[in-house]
Amino acid sequence: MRTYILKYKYENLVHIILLALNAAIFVSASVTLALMTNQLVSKQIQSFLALLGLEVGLYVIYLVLNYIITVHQAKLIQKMSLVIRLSYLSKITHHSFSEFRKIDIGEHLSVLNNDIQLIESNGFTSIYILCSTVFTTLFSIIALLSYDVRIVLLVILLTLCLTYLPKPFATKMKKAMERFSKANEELVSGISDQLYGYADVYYASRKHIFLRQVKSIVEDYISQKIIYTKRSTSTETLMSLFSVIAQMLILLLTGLLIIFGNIAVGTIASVGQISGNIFNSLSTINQLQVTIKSVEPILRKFEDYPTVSKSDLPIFQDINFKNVRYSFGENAIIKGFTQTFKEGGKYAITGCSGSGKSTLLNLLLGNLKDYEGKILFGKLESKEIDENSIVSACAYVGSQTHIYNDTLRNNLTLWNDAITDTHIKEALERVNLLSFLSRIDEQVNDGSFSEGQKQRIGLIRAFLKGSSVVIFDEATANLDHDNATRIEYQLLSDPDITFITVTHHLIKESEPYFDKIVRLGESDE
Ligand SMILES: Nc1ncnc2c1ncn2[C@@H]1O[C@H](COP(=O)(O)OP(=O)(O)OP(=O)(O)O)[C@@H](O)[C@H]1O
Repeated sequence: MRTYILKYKYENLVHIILLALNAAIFVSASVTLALMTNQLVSKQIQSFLALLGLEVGLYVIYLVLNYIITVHQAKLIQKMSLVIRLSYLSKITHHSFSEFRKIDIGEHLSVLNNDIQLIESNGFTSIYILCSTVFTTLFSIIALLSYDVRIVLLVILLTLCLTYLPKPFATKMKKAMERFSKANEELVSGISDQLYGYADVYYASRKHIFLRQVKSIVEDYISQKIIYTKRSTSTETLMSLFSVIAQMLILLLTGLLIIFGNIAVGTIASVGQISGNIFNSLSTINQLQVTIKSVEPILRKFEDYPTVSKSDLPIFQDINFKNVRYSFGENAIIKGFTQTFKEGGKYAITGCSGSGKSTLLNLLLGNLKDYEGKILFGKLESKEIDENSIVSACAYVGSQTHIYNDTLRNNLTLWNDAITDTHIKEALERVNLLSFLSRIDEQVNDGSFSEGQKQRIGLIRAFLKGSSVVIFDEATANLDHDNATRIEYQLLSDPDITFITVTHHLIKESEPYFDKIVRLGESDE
């Protein structure tokens, strides 16, 4: 939290000064009340009215300042939240793609939305409320000092009691907060899971399952939310009870001091309000400390961890798989695979479902590093190479293409302004989608295209990258035979292109053009 506050230190300093000013005005209004009561007791009507006017003025300034503080605070918190969101996103982009894929999209969404909201409310907002209450307490103690030192001594004694009372609740609150944050994640990832699968249950005529599953996910979340609310409210209630008892003790002492003639009778009104301020503040301060601490485990998700620096792939060279083995846990998928993928070579990888074709591509793209054997890019071992540099050298197309809610142009270029209309036209021609040229600045979304068109958009993205290494993972599976053959033929007939394609269905006409057809589940076992 400190890091983000210090990033905007000047804005935060101004904010804290505004909070101090507002607390001072609030306490001054309470002191004016005591003076007014004294004037009333001694029947000084003019002075009473003048003080009444002052009191109104103080409250007006207090309200205006309150408005300024609220707006300033909202702006400041949003700036800091943006920094936190960006640090999470840059953590994603700095680490490997396989790290990104370990976490469900719903969980990422929950971190970027729910966790940020918790940090905003329980973290930043609580810190500002904490500052405001500390100032209110400080000014209130100064005001009480002007009445009688004994009242202040009693306040300090009670303060110490109130400070140490809530410690045992802190750990419980922290745990409840951790569970609540987890429940938030499970809610978002569970609901997105069900929404993504809605089409499947719909066509299976099992729509009722969708409702049942979502209901059960929400119910789990509700039960955690209730536990969290119970725990935080019970802490608050207990602290308020201690605060009321402490306030009554102060009033008792003030009453006795008035009876024995040590202080003026009007003081009782002010002391009531000021000691109320102090104890409410104190119970708030303790509660806030607990709340702010409970944000720590959430903030840890945004901390980056050091990456081991790896070499960059200077140029794409022959790739040598030497006796490579890869297992997911106990499940051995690639069992002693040996193959050289030569620069400019054309390779097809086939095999039955689950035989490890995509796993092999992930090994080749550097997404999986915990293999046995050797994967050499020229003389460099894959484990030593930064996977980003492998990906930079290749154009990869998978079976799924995401369409952004944006223009068709941005969907093709992925916001690369250096790509000219001529490049786009050439790429469209390659995949037989020249008709898209007239729609280039149209707003599109996932529903705007057929599956085959989406896949061709994926291919265009790869072609626009202009890489000499093209890797397909079922990249033409949704295309008709003619279009698939035409696209493959362009790649197979270009001697400068290294082409590696994973497919279930080899196109008969293309087979003679491949240097090697690797059949997994046969050759590697
Ligand atoms: N992240 C993972 N964790 C555990 N097992 C995995 C993981 N990814 C893949 N597998 C397993 O590895 C095996 C090979 O998967 P892979 O996706 O490489 O097969 P494939 O040949 O591409 O299959 P398909 O043709 O169906 O796409 C499968 O049994 C799969 O269940």
